[in-house]
Order: sequence, then structure tokens, then C-alpha cells
Amino acid sequence: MPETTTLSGAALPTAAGAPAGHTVVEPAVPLLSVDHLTVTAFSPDHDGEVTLVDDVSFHLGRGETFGIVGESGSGKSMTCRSVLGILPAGVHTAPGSAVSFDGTDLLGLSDKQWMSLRGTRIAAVFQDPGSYLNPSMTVGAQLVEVLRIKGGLKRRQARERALELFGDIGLRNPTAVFRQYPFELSGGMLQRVLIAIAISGDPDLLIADEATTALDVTVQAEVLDLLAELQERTGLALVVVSHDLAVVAQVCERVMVMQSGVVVESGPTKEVLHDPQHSYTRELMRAHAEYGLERWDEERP
Ligand SMILES: Nc1ncnc2c1ncn2[C@@H]1O[C@H](COP(=O)(O)OP(=O)(O)OP(=O)(O)O)[C@@H](O)[C@H]1O
Repeated sequence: MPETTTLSGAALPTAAGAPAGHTVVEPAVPLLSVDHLTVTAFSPDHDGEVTLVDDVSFHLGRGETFGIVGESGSGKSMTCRSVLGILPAGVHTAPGSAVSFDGTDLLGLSDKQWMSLRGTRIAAVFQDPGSYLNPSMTVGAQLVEVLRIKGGLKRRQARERALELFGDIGLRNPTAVFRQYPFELSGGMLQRVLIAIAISGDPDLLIADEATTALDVTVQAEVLDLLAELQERTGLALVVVSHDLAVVAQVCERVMVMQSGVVVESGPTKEVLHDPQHSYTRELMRAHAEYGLERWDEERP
């Protein structure tokens, strides 16, 4: 039976159905609770419902970093989209699924309630930042718009805050970047702008879904460092989703490994990396670039 501890050190009974093998760490007071999440969609090929995510559970405390890893199609995005209330048309959560955020049942929220939660207390960044920005507006104006609409700031305050945020996310010349259009910025800078927009509402939870996948290795490492630094500075809870175990290993204390919609392994990242229990995790480890894990080993206590 795996050992079970809370972040505050209190012992808990082991979660029923948790994959065996690693220390089960549960937050004393969860910020995000995902319980028995099952996501299905109608498949014309099968002439019926197919299960995309099958009975997934995890809990995340304030200020925690949590990784979800698995190959393409393993259900990572559908899990995150359930938490963000943005499942595609025709895809839905099955009865018995529960997702709650700071005590609020997310699966029962109306569109209006989502509007006041998403982009403020729960934020997300995805792959391909360019597609989330308006090509005909400067990136500064786009951040100002978000700060005015979501944050209720006046134009001048919003501009000041935007420049501050651009500085916070490591843009060397915030004033120059403020005036640039998306096509004038590199992929790494665009992703930083998207991160600035995501954190502009001071979220409690930030989900980064393959946010560094399209970037080259050096820029990817810089953006991951930025996320880790933001998490430490602001205390937000961070979920990093990637097909690459090295990416989640760089920033996450705990990791959950998914295959074909099911959690095959979960636990403290260090344990999962050093003693993978499932053959699929071992396969993922072989597949990723050695560089990432070596770096993690050296830098983590
Ligand atoms: N709009 C949709 N309708 C029905 N099924 C979908 C839809 N989008 C994705 N799927 C299916 O859901 C399953 C899980 O996909 P999901 O996108 O969550 O995987 P993933 O692990 O995030 O991989 P990727 O990084 O490639 O998106 C896959 O079998 C996928 O084909």
C-alpha cells in the first residue's frame, strides 16, 4: 500500500484506486479537486459514445505545481478543458464526474458564471500563442483591453499595469514590445505576452497546456523558468500539460501520467522519474530528450 501524506504532513488513507507504487501526496485543503472525471463523445464510427477520459482524479493545493504527461491523444487536453469549462461541442462529462475549484462546483456553472471565473481566477495558456491574439492590434493594446474589461481598470492605469506585467514576464523593453503587432514578435515573446495576459487577473490557478511545445529547446526552457518563477513569486497553482516528461519535470512537484484516457501512474515527480512503475512511463522516459532530466536532477534538491 503506498504511503499517504498531506502537504501539511498529516497522514491520509490512501485514495481508493490510486495507482500503487508512489507516495500519495494530497493537499490538506485542495484548491482544485477533480474526482472520477469521465469525458465522453459521440463517435459516428462506433455509432455510440466513446470514452476519452476515464475516471481521472487528482487534487491540487494553492501554490502547488502539478504535471500531466502523456502522448498525443491520451486525454490531457480533455481533462484540462473540463477544468476550464471549454469542452468541444459534442464532448461532455459523464454523470459521477466532479470538478470543484475553491469549493465551487465547476461542472454546474452557467456561461455567465464561467465568464467571471475564467481569465480571472482560473487562467490558461496553450500552444500556438499567435492564434489567440488579434493580428491587427498591438500586443500592448490587447493586454490593456483585457485589463479594462476583466480588471475594470481605467485606460491610463491599464497601460501602466500592462507595462509592469510585460516587465514581470521578462520582456527586456516593455515599452517597445507594447507597440508591436503579433507578427513582429518571436514565438517565445508571443508566448510571454500570452502569459502576461493570463496572469493579468491574478489567477489562483494557471493551466499551461503544451504551452512550450512549439518553441525551440532553449526558448522552451526559458518560458518554463518564467512559469516556475511566476508560480514562486505569486503563489498561483500551476498545472503543466505536456507530451514531454522532461517539460513537466522541470517545474512540477507532482506528476500524473496518462495513457488512452486513464491515469497509469502518479506521484512526486522525483519518485516517478527515478522509479517509474509503469512500462508506459518508462517508454516516455526513453522517448524524451536526456537533457531535460539531467538538468532537473542537478537543480532539484
Ligand atoms: N472534438 C472532439 N470530439 C471527439 N473526440 C475528440 C475531440 N477532440 C479530441 N478528441 C479525442 O479525445 C481523445 C483525447 O484527446 P486529447 O486532446 O485530450 O489528448 P491529448 O493527450 O491532449 O493530446 P493532444 O496533445 O494531441 O491534444 C483523443 O482520442 C482524441 O482523438
